[in-house]
Amino acid sequence: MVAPPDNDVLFARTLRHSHRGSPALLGVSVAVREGEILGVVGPRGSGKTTLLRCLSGQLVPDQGEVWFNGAPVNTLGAAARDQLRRERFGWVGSEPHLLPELTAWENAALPLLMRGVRSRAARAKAQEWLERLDIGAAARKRPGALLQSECQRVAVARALVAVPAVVFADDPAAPLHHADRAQVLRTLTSAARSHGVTVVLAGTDPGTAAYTDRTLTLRDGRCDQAVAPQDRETPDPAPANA
Ligand SMILES: Nc1ncnc2c1ncn2[C@@H]1O[C@H](COP(=O)(O)OP(=O)(O)OP(=O)(O)O)[C@@H](O)[C@H]1O
Repeated sequence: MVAPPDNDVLFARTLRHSHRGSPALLGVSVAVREGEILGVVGPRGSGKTTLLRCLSGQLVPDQGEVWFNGAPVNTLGAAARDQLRRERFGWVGSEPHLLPELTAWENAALPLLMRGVRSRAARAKAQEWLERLDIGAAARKRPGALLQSECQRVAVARALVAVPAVVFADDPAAPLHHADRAQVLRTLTSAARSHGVTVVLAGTDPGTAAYTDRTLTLRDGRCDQAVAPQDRETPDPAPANA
């Protein structure tokens, strides 16, 4: 394995993956710089979720390499990948997956509580993030008493509360109305920018590109790039807003 360039926080080389024989990624390469917001856009079924799951260590690709901060991820065992995800990555998907018995602040504070941060400090941090995302007033409500867009913002707060190195956002605005969608994407990306958090933001809506620095377009498990990534030793970063 050849190590990636030093200035890439995430780097993947010729990823291939099939789900029970059904191909999802067919040789995707990508480089993400520190603090960058990279969009991954493409139609449904184009492989966006599979790519984010491979990059975040949730899934080991059938072939190819994933590197984080110059260290290989795909060769780590399951426990080390879990630890990496817990300690360095945040995740927000199209469903908020909040715990119904916990309040908004407790849900948002979970990554800190799981790291052993004391409740009072974790609560203060969670409250800060909920306010930044304009839902500070809902901190003591349970998910059942919140609107869908509010739940999604709690999930965004949970992804950012520990200021991870990278947030993977898998179509986080998908179930929302247009106005709520814009607000969730805007608050996620501006909060990440102000804290230097790298974001990989997947979306079916081409409008996703408006919130990102660059966009990688996937189609049927391949990058829409002039040169097939599998032909490159070291891939160029994805073209800007391709
Ligand atoms: N767990 C799975 N089992 C079987 N096939 C799967 C599984 N996950 C994904 N696939 C298939 O792999 C391909 C890529 O799916 P993936 O979810 O990565 O695409 P996507 O671009 O994120 O789609 P969407 O926008 O609908 O979430 C699709 O053909 C999908 O049906």
